[in-house]
Amino acid sequence: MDSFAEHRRPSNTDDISLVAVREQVHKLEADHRASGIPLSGRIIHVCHYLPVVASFARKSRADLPSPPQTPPAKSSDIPESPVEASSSGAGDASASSIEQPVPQPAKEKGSQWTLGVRYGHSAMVSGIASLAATHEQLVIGWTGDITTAPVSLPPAAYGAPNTSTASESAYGAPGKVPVKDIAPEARGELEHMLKTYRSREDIGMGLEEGRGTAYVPVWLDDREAHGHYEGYCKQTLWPLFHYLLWQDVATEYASADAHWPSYAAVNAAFAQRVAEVYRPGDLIWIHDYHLLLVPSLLRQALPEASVGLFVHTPFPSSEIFRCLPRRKEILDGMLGANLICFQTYSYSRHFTSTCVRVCGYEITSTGGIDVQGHVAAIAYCPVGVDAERVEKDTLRPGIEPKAEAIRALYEGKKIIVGRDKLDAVKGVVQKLRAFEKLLQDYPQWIGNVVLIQVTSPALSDSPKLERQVSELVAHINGEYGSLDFIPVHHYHQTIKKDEFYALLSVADLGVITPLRDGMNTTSMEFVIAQERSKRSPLVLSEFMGISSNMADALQVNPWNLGEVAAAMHRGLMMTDEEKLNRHQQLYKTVTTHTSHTWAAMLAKMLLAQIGGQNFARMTPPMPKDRLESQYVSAKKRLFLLDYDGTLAPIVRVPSAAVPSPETLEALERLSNDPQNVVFIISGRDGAFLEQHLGHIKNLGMSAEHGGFVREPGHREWTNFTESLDMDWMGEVLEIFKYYTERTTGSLIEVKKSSITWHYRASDPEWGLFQCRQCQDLLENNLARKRPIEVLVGKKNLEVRPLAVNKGEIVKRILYYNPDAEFVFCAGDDKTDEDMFRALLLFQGDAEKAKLEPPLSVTLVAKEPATHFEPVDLALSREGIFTTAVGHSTKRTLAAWHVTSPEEVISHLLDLGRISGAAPENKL
Ligand SMILES: O=P(O)(O)OC[C@H]1O[C@H](O[C@H]2O[C@H](CO)[C@@H](O)[C@H](O)[C@H]2O)[C@H](O)[C@@H](O)[C@@H]1O
Repeated sequence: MDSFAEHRRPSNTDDISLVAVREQVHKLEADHRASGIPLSGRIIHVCHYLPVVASFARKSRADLPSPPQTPPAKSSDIPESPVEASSSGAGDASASSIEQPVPQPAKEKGSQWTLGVRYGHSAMVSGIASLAATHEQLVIGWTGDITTAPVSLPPAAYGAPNTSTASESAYGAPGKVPVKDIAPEARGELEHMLKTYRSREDIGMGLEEGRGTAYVPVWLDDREAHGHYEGYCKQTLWPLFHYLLWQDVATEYASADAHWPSYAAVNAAFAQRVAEVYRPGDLIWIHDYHLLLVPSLLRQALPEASVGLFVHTPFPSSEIFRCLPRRKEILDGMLGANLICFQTYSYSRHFTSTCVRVCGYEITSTGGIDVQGHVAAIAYCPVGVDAERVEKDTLRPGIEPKAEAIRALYEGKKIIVGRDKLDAVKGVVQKLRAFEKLLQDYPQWIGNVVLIQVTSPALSDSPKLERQVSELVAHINGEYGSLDFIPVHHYHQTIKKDEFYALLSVADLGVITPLRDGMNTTSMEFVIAQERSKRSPLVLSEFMGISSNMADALQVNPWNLGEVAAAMHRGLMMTDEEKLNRHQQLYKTVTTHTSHTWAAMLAKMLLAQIGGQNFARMTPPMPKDRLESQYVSAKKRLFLLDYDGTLAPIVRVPSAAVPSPETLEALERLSNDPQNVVFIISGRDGAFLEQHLGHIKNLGMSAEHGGFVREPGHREWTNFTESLDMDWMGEVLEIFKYYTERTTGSLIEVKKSSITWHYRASDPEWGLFQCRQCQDLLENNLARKRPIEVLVGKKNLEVRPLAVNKGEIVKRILYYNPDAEFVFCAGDDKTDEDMFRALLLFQGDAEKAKLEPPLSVTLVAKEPATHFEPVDLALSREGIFTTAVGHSTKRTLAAWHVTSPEEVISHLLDLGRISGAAPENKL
């Protein structure tokens, strides 16, 4: 397999042709069905915009909205006929510069609605549509502004503001119909039409009527919709993801949060819409940076849903991302997905390191991100173009005469072609300066080369940038031009599709040098357009997603003007043989890795991910009613509760993890009920537990993972480690000190018979690295000679005596309370699994279990071990509530899960209130 599409690790044997990937999808689905994983055969895609434009004609003229308050910025914002965006997969939704023929709008007789094509995001749209060949499909997206004009639009073309604020009036569109004015019946009518709408892709694929992709609109409040898109998406996330943060720092960045409520509200509306149409077994793919909160919202609403998130934009380095005020909300939103996929490996690496460095999350052994036991896998798979369609487009009869005309116009001169949106990240200014440098450094080109630069208006188009570009063009032409020679020809306008391909095919050199670009599809179109032409080379910026797949292009740093000029010179001077070799490689890449293979890969990767997850192992949420009814009917109940991460949330400094008033209230209530025996079973030392919980009279405590116990109602501790060899503690302390000196922020917690090294406050990557080194040293040297166990905890490394663990204490408590009929046992950590394991022994089919005297009973007993008899337990399976704190997908032996310590406390408080309210239950 080459480097184009990968899921975590490259494999040399994978075949990524469309046929092969589809077969792999088919096989995975068959395997999943055979192993009981539910699959509906449907794929739901969630995109910001529907690729369908709906225009609405009111029944009477009097109903028509008044003329627009704010006219569009310039005529090119609203082309006479629809345009096709082609600059990138999906990230930038603004208008492109290629004009398209107007398709026939679809209208049902008597309907108020007319449907047409919304152009733009052609790579994503064609990829998604291609999956209709193998799957039932739904696309969920915003309707966009609804207008009375029955035209097809580039996304956001009408909404393109000439202002940086997101107030509603700024987005007034011609004949815009406010969503609130569209009655439920009219909405229902549109929803019905969208179910059966046949896109040009469906028609192109020859799918029968009734098959293909159905569309589901998300109805958004107008103000929120624009606050979301032109506000938070375009003013906060887009610049951040494209490393433009510093441009706004002094002025607007203070308001980076201004549109957050709209972003959150729109994401919630999308998640709700998905939940409404979801069927168990659907695969859900969420697309792009507009919808980054949807995965976690869906995870809450549909815990078992299979959710993928594809990010079409770049993902910046953690040092940039950490500036975002809502960084944690955005990361947590994304991490609700089962699989997060980026365009390139480097974006995925930035994301992973952001999760680790900014949020302190852990990376799993498979490279996923673990959040409270839910693992989001990370992958990358670049989007491609619909090569077949582009190929067909390059053969349109209108192209050749136009190409001929351009050739004639610039006869005897080399032609450099550039086509970009006029957006600061596209690097047009830098490109012009580099062209000037070419003429300076290689004066032989003066009079012999022209740059034809087409720029189309972008949503973030600024008059300042437009002026800067015009001035620069005038300067170069003034400096290097003459009466019969103009070096730069700049067209800031929409051009016709035929003109676009004519331009690409006559080029002697393509120069595409954005400062950042998620992918960039123009470069792929250039390669295809050159197949039947000169096979001219491409100069590409190394800061585009596509560059990692285009090794045969001349790659440059667009900020290094000398380097770009030299690459232009090299491209213009290249021999035909080298051009052909390079072109052939690029052409193979572009035509093998298409939008269709990309989409099939997404289906495959999500299926592979959920296959590895094993649905059968998902832990169900705690059944509150059952818990409470078992509690009420039991004559005696046990509570076996871990502390950190279970009764108190994990915090940066161990000493700050103090119990909340609610926790104390719950423990007091429960332990005051004589029917209850309540134990805290913690890794903490006795001193900490006594300090914070010692005043609760009837509370039992076990410290240091079962090394010590203080029975309810008693003050003295029993030490189970008394007779054990403890000489190793000094040696471990020395090793921990060594690592503490080398790991800023780390600290040692010395307990009576165990010792913990914490690195939560250290640099996350360095801390983890040091932890692994230290663990290695302890396990391979000390632990072989000494009776110790090394435990990897939550950002800590613990060493304790081998004989001690929390499971032993659980057995001991059961042994002395054999009449207990109810057990609530909760924990969040690996050490708590010992408790669950101990209780699992009693969940067999046997009606009542027998318990042999545990080690912790015999170890400290005055009497000989033979004195102790096995006991009969009153417990039955129904009365045991082992509870993992974390996500349902967390690997655990517990039978149930809750998501947070707050949820544990809430259950305990509710049970405590039952105790208080039902004194008749007391013994
Ligand atoms: O068995 P537990 O009650 O869950 O205790 C396990 C360890 O918890 C403590 O460390 C952890 O919690 C700290 C406070 O939230 C956090 O700062 C640290 O990073 C965690 O590892 C405690 O300090 C250890 O002694 C316990 O063994």
